[in-house]
Amino acid sequence: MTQIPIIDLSLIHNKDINSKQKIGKQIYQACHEIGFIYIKKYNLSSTLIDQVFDYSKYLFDLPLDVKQNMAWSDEFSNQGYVGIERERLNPNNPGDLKEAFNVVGLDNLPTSLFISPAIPIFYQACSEVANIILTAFSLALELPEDFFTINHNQKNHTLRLLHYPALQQQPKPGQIRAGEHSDYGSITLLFQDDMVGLEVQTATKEWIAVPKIADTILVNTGDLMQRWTNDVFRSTKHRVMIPNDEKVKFSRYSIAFFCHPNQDTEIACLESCKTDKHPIYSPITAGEYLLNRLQATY
Ligand SMILES: O=C(O)CCC(=O)C(=O)O
Ligand SMILES: [Fe+2]
Repeated sequence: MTQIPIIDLSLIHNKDINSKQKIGKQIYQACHEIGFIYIKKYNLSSTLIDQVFDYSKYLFDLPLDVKQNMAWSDEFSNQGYVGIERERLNPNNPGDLKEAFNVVGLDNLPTSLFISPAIPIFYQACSEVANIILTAFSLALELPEDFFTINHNQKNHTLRLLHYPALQQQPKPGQIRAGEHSDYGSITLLFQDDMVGLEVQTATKEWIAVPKIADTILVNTGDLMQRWTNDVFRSTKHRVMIPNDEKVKFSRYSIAFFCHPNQDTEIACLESCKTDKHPIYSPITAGEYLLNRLQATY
């Protein structure tokens, strides 16, 4: 597979078993071969998505000292503002030309700042869409339908607003907007604007552009899902390049919703993924795994 497929999520609500099997098969093939899917017909209003993009613009436009007052402090809370060049998604390259704002859970939102009411509503809506996608993942892997949703019911997800500013100066050698990486969690939901730059590495190591497609969201499988499935599902490398045209003069915004299983969920090779080979990875709790990965990137 050299292209990212578009999958109709509404199939899952059909009562007939064939539709359900169809979506399971589509998910399996997409996750096995490319690890990225465009999802259409999900239940999330475009007005709400626009409100979050508007809020994101407001937030990143604030003076730097205001943003720094909400700075990300440690991997245990993983909350707050991450300045330009602070994070290296590819540790071999200079810092990423992006700034980000992390919201983890809904219980401890920063009080120092006006939080748009759209944020908790969007967080909740993304959790619900993620649950439907995770149900389709269960079907794909011949698990009980609620297997993944039960293991995500503590909502340890991270909502991340991202801003890639217009290029101000010549980048350092190897410096891009987001270094090549794979995501850490189970699945990620990604909302892009019209500014290009996102690229995904196919199984044959080719980088392909992943533009926004209207009325779809992009979903990718992360490292924990790869581990859980014994490499049956791929956690695919991706990156955000600096545009080589006029678009470099403009900001790019995106919104990522990183889904994480419950802290104490043990990630051990699933039964249906043991068929071809023995378990590759030793069991680990989702909480411990995430902490290890965050410690390595900051
Ligand atoms: O901004 C994007 O399109 C991708 C961001 C991303 O891959 C990440 O933050 O993990
Ligand atoms: Fe990513």
